[in-house]
Amino acid sequence: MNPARLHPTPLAGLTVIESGSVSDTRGRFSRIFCEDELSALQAGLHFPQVNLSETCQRGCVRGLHFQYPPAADAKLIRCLRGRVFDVAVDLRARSPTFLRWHAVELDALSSLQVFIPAGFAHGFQALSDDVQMLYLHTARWSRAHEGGLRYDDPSLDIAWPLPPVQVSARDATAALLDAQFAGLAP
Ligand SMILES: Cc1cn([C@H]2C[C@H](O)[C@@H](COP(=O)(O)OP(=O)(O)O[C@H]3O[C@H](C)C(=O)[C@H](O)[C@H]3O)O2)c(=O)[nH]c1=O
Repeated sequence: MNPARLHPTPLAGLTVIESGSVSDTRGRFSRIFCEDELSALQAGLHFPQVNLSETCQRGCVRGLHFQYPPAADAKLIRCLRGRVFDVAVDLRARSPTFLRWHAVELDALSSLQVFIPAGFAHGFQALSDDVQMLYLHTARWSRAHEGGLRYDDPSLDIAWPLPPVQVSARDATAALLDAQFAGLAP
């Protein structure tokens, strides 16, 4: 099997992963996580929680979510069904790319994944109906440490490909960024 190939993005640490996969007449076999291959992303990568999210409608936006320290988590994300516009926003205090966002299109047919370090907010828009997303988290979910940004915050100006639909009440009412937002401590 071809080894994973790591592709840096303009936001330091945010990495697109071309994971190893083998196809034959039966179908396809691909890796999601190999410690030896992905330890370059973060030493001692460990995923105490794995989540699956299923989204019915094309255009639906989920996010932008993050967890505050000490529950801040990095995420390894793969689209298992359908196609998504996957967005990460740099919230790291004093980062040269603070509040900049970067998007990657992920789909079930490719072997692309994205690694989002702690200190980023994450969200995605379904570009097809019937989307499934797999998340490997480096920290457990903690409702007490959940944070969120507005997907339509003018300070971020995220260019969602489709008109956002089916945004949750939590996401639709997330606070807009203001000058006091200093970002997340590393
Ligand atoms: C993340 C999480 C959530 N929940 C509960 C909280 C809610 O009652 C319900 C759905 O959670 P939420 O509305 O936050 O789901 P999404 O809007 O898909 O959010 C997720 O998708 C965005 C794009 C992300 O980046 C996060 O991984 C995650 O927050 O599951 C749990 O019980 N455990 C968990 O680990």
